[in-house]
Amino acid sequence: MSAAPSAEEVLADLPPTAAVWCSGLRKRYRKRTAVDDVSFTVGRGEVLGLLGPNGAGKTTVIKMLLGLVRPDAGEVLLLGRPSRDPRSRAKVGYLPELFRYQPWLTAAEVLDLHVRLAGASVPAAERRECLALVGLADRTGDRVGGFSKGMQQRLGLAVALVARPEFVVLDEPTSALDPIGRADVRDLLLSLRSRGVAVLLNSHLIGEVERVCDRVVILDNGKIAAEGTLTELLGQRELRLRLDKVDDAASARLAATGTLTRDGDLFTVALPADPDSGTVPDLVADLVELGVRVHAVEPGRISLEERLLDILRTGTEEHR
Ligand SMILES: Nc1ncnc2c1ncn2[C@@H]1O[C@H](COP(=O)(O)OP(=O)(O)OP(=O)(O)O)[C@@H](O)[C@H]1O
Repeated sequence: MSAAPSAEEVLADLPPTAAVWCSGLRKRYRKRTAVDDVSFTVGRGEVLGLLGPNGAGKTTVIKMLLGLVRPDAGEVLLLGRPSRDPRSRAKVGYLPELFRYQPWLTAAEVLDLHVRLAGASVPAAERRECLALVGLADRTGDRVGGFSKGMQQRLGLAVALVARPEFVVLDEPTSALDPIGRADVRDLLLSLRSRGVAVLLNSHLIGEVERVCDRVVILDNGKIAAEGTLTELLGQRELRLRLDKVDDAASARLAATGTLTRDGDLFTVALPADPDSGTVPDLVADLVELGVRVHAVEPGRISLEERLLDILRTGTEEHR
C-alpha cells in the first residue's frame, strides 16, 4: 500500500491560489478615509490596472497588499499567504511610486543588493540579462547618481523583476519614460503575463492601461467605483463602416460578422468578443468582391479614458 500523501503534496496538487486576494480593506489617516471597503482579486498571469484620480487611495491599497501599511480592517492574501509572511513577500517584485537608490552604487550593485535582500539566488548572467531587458545593458557599471530619471525608473523595474517574482506591483512605472521606454514596458508586461506572472499596474497613462490590462479596478474617494474586464467596462468592440452599393448579399456578409445596425450609409457591426486578426480584412475584401464601395472603416468603442471620466463624474454627482 502506498503511503498517504504529505500535506505538501496535497497542497502542490491544488489549483494555484490567486496572486492577490483582498477583502474589506479600510484605512483612515486621522479624519480622512483613504481606503474604504476595497475587495478584489488578481489572478495568476493576470494584468490588473488600478486607476483613479490623485488621492483616490491607489498607493495606500498597494501598500496594504504588500504589508507596508497596516489596514484598519480587512484581509489580504498574497500568493496564498498572509502578506506579512516573508515567503510570499520574497516572490513579489515592487516598483514604488517614489524611490531613490543609493547614488554611490552602480546599477549592477543595486541589483545585487536587492537580490540579497530578497534572499534569492540569481546567477550573474541572469542579473545582467535583467538589466539588458530594461535597456541598461551598457550602463551596468555606472553609478546611479549619474542616471537620468528615466534610467532610474528602468533600474527600478529591473529591481522589481530580478528575483523571479510571481507577482509584480508597478506603481507608475512609466512616468519618467520616453515613448520607446513605455513601449518596452508594455512588451515586458505582456511577456510577464505569458509566463504566468501576475501584475498590478497603477498608472495615470490610461491608454497604456487599456493596451495591456486584462481587468481594471477604478478607485474614487477610497472606494471601488467600477471594476471589470475591458469588454465589461467598455462594451463590445464595434466596427463602423461607411459604405454604398450594399445589396442583400453584402448585408448578409456584414451580418455574418456580428450584429449589424444601419443608419443611412453608416453600418455598425458588433464584433465578437475576441475577433481574430483576419476578421476585419476578410470582411473588407469580401465586401469589395461583392461590389460594395468602402469609404471608411474605423474601430468604434469608447476609450477607457472616456469611460473613466464618465464613471468619476457620475460618482461625484452621486456623492453630492
Ligand atoms: N501617510 C499618510 N498620512 C496621512 N494621509 C495619507 C498618508 N498616505 C496617504 N494619505 C492620504 O490618503 C489618501 C489616499 O492617498 P494615496 O497616496 O493612496 O492616493 P493615490 O490614489 O495613490 O494618489 P496619486 O494618484 O496622487 O498617487 C490621500 O488623501 C492622502 O492624503
